[in-house]
Amino acid sequence: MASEPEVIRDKTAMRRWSRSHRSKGKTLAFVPTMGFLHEGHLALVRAAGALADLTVVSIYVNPGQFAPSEDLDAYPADLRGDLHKLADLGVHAVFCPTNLYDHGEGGDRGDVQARRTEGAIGSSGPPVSCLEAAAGDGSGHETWVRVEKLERGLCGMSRPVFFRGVATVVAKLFNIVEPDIAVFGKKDYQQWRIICRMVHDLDFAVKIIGSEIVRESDGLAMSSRNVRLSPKEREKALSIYNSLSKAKYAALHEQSTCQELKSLVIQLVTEAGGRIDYVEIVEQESLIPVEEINSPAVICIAAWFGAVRLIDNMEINP
Ligand SMILES: Nc1ncnc2c1ncn2[C@@H]1O[C@H](COP(=O)(O)OP(=O)(O)OP(=O)(O)O)[C@@H](O)[C@H]1O
Ligand SMILES: CC(C)(CO)[C@@H](O)C(=O)[O-]
Ligand code: BAL
Repeated sequence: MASEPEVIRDKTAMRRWSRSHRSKGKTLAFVPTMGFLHEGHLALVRAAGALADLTVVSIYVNPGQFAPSEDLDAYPADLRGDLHKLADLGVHAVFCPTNLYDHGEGGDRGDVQARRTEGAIGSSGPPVSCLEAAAGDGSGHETWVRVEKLERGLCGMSRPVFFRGVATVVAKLFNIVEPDIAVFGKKDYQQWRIICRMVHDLDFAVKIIGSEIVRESDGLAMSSRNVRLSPKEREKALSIYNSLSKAKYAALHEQSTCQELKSLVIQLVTEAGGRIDYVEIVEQESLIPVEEINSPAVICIAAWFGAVRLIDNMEINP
C-alpha cells in the first residue's frame, strides 16, 4: 500500500515543499483539479506520475471562475475519498488551499449570502465572479489573467467570467507549486488550449500536457457533475457522445458540411431531451469556427440535462 500524500493547505507551505524537493534535483508534475475525483482525473494523475519524480495534485473549487448564477454551491466534494484514491496512485502532495485569495473572513469559497446579494459590485457593469461578489467591495483580489481571443467563443459565451477565473487561478497555482509539467484533460478542450496559450504568452516554465478524454463504458465523458444527473437524465446525456460519434463519422466518410454536422448533433441531443448551449466546429488550436473540415478540427458541445450543464468534444483529423 502506497504512503499517504502530504496534505498541504497553506500556499507558503506548498511553495516551501516544492522548492525543498526541487533544490534536491527532483522534477515535479502537477494536476490541478476541483476534486470529487473520477477515473478521468486519475488518468491525468497517472500520466503525471510517469513524467516526473514527484506528483502534486491540487483540489480547489475556485470561486473566481463561477458566476453567482452558476453551480458553485452544488459542486460535489469528497475530500476523504479523493485522498484515498490519490494515495493509491502514489501521489506525493495534495494542495487543498484555504488561503489562495486574500479576501477576508469568508474563506476561499466565500460567503454564500454575499454571493447572492443583488447589487454586489458589477451588477450593472461587467459580469463578476463569486470571488468578487463575496468580497462585496471587490477588495482583496484585483489582478486577472485573460487570454483574450481564445476565451471569447464556446464556453466563454455562456460563462463570461469562467476563463478569466481559470487562467488566473492556474497562474497562481503555477506560481505557488512551481511544477515542471502540468497535465490537463482534453474534455475541457478550450480550457486546455487557453492554458497552453497563457503559458506560451507569459513565459511560464511549465510544459503543458493534454490528456485524452476518459469515458464511461457507454461513452459518456466522465465528469464530476455527472453525479448530479438523475438516472433518466444520465440516459439522455448519452446523446452527446452518440451524436458526436455520428457527426465525426459523417465528417470523415460523407463529406458533410459543418452546418450539416452541427444540425445533426443539435437534432439528436434535442430529441433526446437535452437543451443545447452551443455546438461548434472549430480549428483545434485557434478555436476559430470552420465551415469545412479540411484540416484538424474539433466539434465541441455544451448541453443542459435538467440542472446540469455538460461539455464534450471530439477531434476530427481528416
Ligand atoms: N473525462 C475526463 N477525461 C480527461 N480529463 C478529464 C475528464 N474529466 C475531467 N478531466 C480533467 O480533469 C481536470 C480537472 O477537472 P475538474 O476537476 O473540473 O473535473 P470535471 O470532471 O471536469 O468536473 P466538471 O466538468 O464537472 O467541472 C481538468 O483538466 C479536466 O479537463
Ligand atoms: C483547471 C481548474 C482546476 C482551475 O480551477 C478547473 O477549471 C478544472 O478542474 O478544470
Ligand atoms: N472542469 C471545468 C471546471 C468548471 O466547470 O468550473
